[in-house]
Amino acid sequence: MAKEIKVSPSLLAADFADLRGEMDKINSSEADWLHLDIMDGVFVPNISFGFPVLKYVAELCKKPLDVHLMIVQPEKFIREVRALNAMMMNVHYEACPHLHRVVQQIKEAGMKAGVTLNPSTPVSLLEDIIEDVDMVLLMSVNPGFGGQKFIPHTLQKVRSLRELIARKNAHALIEVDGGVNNNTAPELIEAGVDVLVAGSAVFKAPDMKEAIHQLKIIKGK
Ligand SMILES: O=C(CO)[C@H](O)[C@H](O)COP(=O)(O)O
Ligand SMILES: [Fe+2]
Repeated sequence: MAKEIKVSPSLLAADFADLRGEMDKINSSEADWLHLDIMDGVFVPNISFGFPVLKYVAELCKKPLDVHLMIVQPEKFIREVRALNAMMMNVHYEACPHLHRVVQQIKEAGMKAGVTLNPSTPVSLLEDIIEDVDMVLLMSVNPGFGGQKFIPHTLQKVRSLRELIARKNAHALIEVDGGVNNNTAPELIEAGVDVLVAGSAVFKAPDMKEAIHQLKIIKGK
């Protein structure tokens, strides 16, 4: 039997004037998680939303929260992310010189720990941390903005990561974020992805619940 692919819609593409309506749709959809992009204007050239907004989202959303921090020194905000009752906290490899310590701190706080790689950061750099992490988030666009074009080299990175996880007998999930839609998902699934993040393809679709359903039933190419 084909493995079940998880779908984590990215709030970045939502209608912020109607967050309650958007969350109602997410709650009654087949979405597995909700992906929250936090940006600081330093690590990435954009600012998204902060904790007061996320507190409201967390109250409305019934799905597990998959938080993606595109900020410098993400370890400073472990407590705030935990207060959202987040399931997963993803920090960027490029933002954490003491990554092992940050991963342990996230787990000690009671969350799953994810490590995110920018498109130009090689998977091989995870050799000595892969056994400690619950998920690797591969960016398939340069982080900072929704609605960008998928970078095809990501497929090779998914395959390399799948090999690394198998060789180390590790348990990490593979998540891909950026430009994911019905066209790019089949090859990602074939390459070995576990979780698809989709912003525009879900929130800008005429029927959000149907768009999520279509991503859930896509098979590998
Ligand atoms: O982390 C992100 C951007 O930095 C977003 O999660 C991502 O861009 C999703 O948007 P889309 O599916 O529209 O590409
Ligand atoms: Fe993201």
